[in-house]
Amino acid sequence: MTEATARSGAADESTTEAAGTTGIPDRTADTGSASLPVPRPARAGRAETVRFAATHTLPAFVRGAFHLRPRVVAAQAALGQQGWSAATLRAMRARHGGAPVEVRGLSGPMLVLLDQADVRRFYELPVRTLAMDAPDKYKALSLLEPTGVICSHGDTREERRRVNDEVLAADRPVHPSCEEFRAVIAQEAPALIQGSELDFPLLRRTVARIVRRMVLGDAAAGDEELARWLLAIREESNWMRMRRRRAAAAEALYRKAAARVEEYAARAEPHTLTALARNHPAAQGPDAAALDAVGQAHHWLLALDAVGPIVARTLLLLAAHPAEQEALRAEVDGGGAELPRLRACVEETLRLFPVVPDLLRVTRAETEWSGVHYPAGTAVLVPALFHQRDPEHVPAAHQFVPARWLRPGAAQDIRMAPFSHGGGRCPGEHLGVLTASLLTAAVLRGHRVTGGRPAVDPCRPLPGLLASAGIRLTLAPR
Ligand code: HEM
Repeated sequence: MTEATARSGAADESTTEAAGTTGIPDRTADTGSASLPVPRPARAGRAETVRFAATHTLPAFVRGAFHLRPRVVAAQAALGQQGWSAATLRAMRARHGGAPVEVRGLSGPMLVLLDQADVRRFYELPVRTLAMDAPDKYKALSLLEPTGVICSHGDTREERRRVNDEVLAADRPVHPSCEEFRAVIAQEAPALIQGSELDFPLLRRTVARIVRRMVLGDAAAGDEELARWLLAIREESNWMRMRRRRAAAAEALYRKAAARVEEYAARAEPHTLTALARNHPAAQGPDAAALDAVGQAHHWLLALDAVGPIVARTLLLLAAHPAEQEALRAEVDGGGAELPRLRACVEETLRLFPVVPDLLRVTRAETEWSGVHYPAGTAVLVPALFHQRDPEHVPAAHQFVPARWLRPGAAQDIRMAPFSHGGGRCPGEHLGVLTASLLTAAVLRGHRVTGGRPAVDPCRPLPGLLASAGIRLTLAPR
């Protein structure tokens, strides 16, 4: 029994996804039909397993899942690590005819989905069957947000997801607190455009202030101590509880940080995310303590911090594509919040350089993939970055083409999944894109981005990784 199934008791449930199936079929057994061969699982051989580990799993682990290690990212970017990973996945797809391939993951066997039909099914299966809290993910995330929706299952998960959906206004492109958030961005953004250069450390600090104000309120804007605590927890989460003593220390630090977040939430301005969570009806009910509506803020702080790298990469790509930058002019000067063209640029940046390059789940019931049945507790991986940069399915896969996001239905196109799809789709998608777009617009309103480092050649395929920590942009007044 895996850790995740042990926690949920899923392996004890006799539920199966396929009606009438009561157990795992013997794949070698005679089905009684000589003409119908029983599909066999595609298993990676020893050499393939080593190659997958060396080019995909280990580099991702060393990079850090929840707190990217800047030097490792820079080294992997220089070495072209994403190219190795893509080559491995392409070879696996060719060798196994597109079937899902069973490989050895960090915690045991894992099914890697390489065919679009299987990827579609991954998104279509309900989260109760294909759960978010896969063991490897849970080990890391449970340090950062033990009561977060992504770490939860069953009815508790559904309640927490409802709170997230409503507080983050998951179904609305413009968040109800947009006016207040815009005011925060307008107050903080001038720090970015003082000189003719904008480097990433300044952008990261500015975004951190904006995020604390949006989530916890103005009183938290300068709370560097809380920032240090959260950073230490994130760094430890990368070790996935392998260092037991340090994990215990991170748990203690989480309790301190959670108490600080509660203090801010109690006096936060009504438009902030923690005030909205605190005033949510579910936070007043009998199960309020177990639900921990305010505790969801730990994920919100983590996720919104990604706005810094997203803005840095978007501006760098716009510097390399001056015509795209120019085409944003009217929209940016107009001062509205919809910003459809700029949002498309942000989404395209996320397709090329996703914040979540791998989507990992665990099955809570028997499932069937390409005719083969797998037991509950199977880890399933969609290498999302590989798929959304796959030239076999995505035109101009390695080019910056924001217009693809303006086509009707683009947000539901499963070839591209920076926010995932289906029941596990990101509830903060609109808020994240809105925040990144508003901040990018604030930089572009009085300036042009004329260049930047690292150099990006618009005529060549874009690199697989773009280390944000080293990004430096050149600004010119207009
Ligand atoms: C802007 C960049 C963002 C990207 C690219 C992004 C991407 C994603 C992805 C791919 C997932 C699914 C993860 C998985 O299957 O393991 C996810 C989940 C989630 N995201 Fe985001 N996200 C972003 C911003 C945000 C923001 C701003 C918030 C909240 C303030 C947020 C809150 C969440 C939550 C709560 C989940 C868990 C959903 C669940 O368990 O059902 N995200 N995000």
